[in-house]
Amino acid sequence: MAVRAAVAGASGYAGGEVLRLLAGHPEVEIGAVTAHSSAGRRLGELQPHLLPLAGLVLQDTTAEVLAGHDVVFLALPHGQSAAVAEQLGKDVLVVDMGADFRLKDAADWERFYGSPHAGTWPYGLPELPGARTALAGTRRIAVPGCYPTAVSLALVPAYAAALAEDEAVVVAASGTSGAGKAAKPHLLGSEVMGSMSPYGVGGGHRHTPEMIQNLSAAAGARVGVSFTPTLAPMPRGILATCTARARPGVTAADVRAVYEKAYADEPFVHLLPEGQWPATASVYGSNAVHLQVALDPDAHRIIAISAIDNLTKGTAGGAVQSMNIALGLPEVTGLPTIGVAP
Ligand SMILES: NC(=O)C1=CN([C@@H]2O[C@H](COP(=O)(O)OP(=O)(O)OC[C@H]3O[C@@H](n4cnc5c(N)ncnc54)[C@H](OP(=O)(O)O)[C@@H]3O)[C@@H](O)[C@H]2O)C=CC1
Ligand SMILES: CC(=O)N[C@@H](CCC(=O)OP(=O)(O)O)C(=O)O
Repeated sequence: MAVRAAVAGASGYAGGEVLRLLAGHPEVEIGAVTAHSSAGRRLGELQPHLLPLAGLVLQDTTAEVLAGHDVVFLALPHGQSAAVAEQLGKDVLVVDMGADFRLKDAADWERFYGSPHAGTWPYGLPELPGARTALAGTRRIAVPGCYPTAVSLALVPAYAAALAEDEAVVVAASGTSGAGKAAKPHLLGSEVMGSMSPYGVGGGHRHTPEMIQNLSAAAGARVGVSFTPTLAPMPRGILATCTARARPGVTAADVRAVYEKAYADEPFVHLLPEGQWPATASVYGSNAVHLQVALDPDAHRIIAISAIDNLTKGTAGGAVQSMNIALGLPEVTGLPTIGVAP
């Protein structure tokens, strides 16, 4: 029998992307789609690329509308998910694409999000050590932020194998869809086209504690992260350039061997052949992660560069991958690894 799924926040970018993937998922039947200011409008007006779903009408985001589904995806602004989730039955699989349940440390949550901490759910990044065990059979999933997905997959093997020491330095470029669909002046075409700009500089970005959480768990000790995000003139994609000091004696061959082993059996994380570097265009619309590593002999730093589609592996693809695990379906079901290029 098909898994019946509802999507809250279906008029937004993350909601639209999860609907795109669910529409092609052989085990899923789409039920209610909900929104806020666009309730009452046809999905086809707002997400015209979702042609088979064009006739669905967006309803208000209420527990009554979302009830009666096996899976509910929440693609809502931060702080909105907890109130909805607590009204849904414990047997319903709730997949939160917002940040509400990602962080373990309540003080971190309050510092970066400025509201009381709602709790912590199993973390929807299956490639992290132990994550699949926590996701199997769960009825609550916290999907990671898009930057923490790119950065954690790039650096966790280096810290887990004790190749890297001290803090990580990350500079990452994101496409504008990362900021959502709501109109904001800094996202206007005339501001973004032909220009790149940093934001959230100096430890101010709310994804920093999530990266620290993941890298510290891998290292078994606190790992600091200096994170600088930048906005790039493209609709989708993240290119994360991550570096960490290599422990004395670590060689380029050691780094390569650790990453080859770490990702040998991963269906979505693809360590590129030596000498080939990731590009966002190669993962456009795909759940794949393209990754390359090197050792800079002068700085003796490990360099790991990853490319993801922020809306696919960075949000909706990670959500569907984690749903598959929770429901006991093959993990790759309904998830593309083929990009769209040029
Ligand atoms: N964009 C990305 O790359 C990523 C996004 N996410 C997360 O996914 C979630 C959605 O982000 P995104 O799709 O980008 O944002 P959008 O702004 O594109 O969409 C937001 C959605 O939430 C709805 N909404 C707004 N306010 C409320 C409210 N008060 N109650 C209920 N629904 C509301 C909107 O409805 P309406 O349009 O009808 O007002 C819309 O459907 C966020 O938590 C975000 O952090 C996570 C990782 C990456
Ligand atoms: C370009 C851009 O603005 N990107 C967003 C990333 C948002 C995201 O991935 O996720 P969550 O909001 O779910 O944490 C930002 O930096 O805030």
